[in-house]
Amino acid sequence: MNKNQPIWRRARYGLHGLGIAAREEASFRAELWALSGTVVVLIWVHASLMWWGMALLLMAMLMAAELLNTALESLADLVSPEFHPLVARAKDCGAAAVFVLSSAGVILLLLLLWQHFHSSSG
Ligand SMILES: Nc1ncnc2c1ncn2[C@@H]1O[C@H](COP(=O)(O)OP(=O)(O)OP(=O)(O)O)[C@@H](O)[C@H]1O
Repeated sequence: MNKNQPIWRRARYGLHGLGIAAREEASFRAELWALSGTVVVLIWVHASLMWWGMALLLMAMLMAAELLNTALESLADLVSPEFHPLVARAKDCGAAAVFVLSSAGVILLLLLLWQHFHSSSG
C-alpha cells in the first residue's frame, strides 16, 4: 500500500469518491440540490458575506458528514453483512451526524429568511 502520496493524487481519489457518492447515493444528490437551492436563496435575499460564509460552511460540513457516513456504511456492510447490534449502532450514529447538520442547515435558512422579511417589513 502506497502511503504519503502526492497531493494531486489524493485530490484525484477525493474527486473519485465524490463521483461515487453523486452516482450511487440518493441522499448525497439531495444535498447537492439543497446546496443549489441555498445558493439561490442567498442570491435572492442579497445575503451578506457573513451569511454566505455560514451557509456554505454548513453545507460543506453536511456533505462531508454524508460522505463519511457512506464510507462507514460501506465498511460496516463489508465487515458484517448480517444483522449485528453494533453495526446498527454505528450506522444509526452516522445517520445522526447527518441529521444534526441537516437540522442546523434548516434552522440557519429559517433565520436568514426571518431576518430578510423582518428587516424588509420594518
Ligand atoms: N448489518 C446490519 N446490522 C444491524 N442493523 C443494520 C444493518 N444494516 C442496516 N441496519 C439498520 O438499518 C438502518 C439503515 O441502514 P442502511 O445501510 O440501509 O442505511 P441507509 O441510511 O438506508 O443508507 P443508504 O440508503 O445510503 O444505504 C441502519 O441505520 C441500521 O439501524
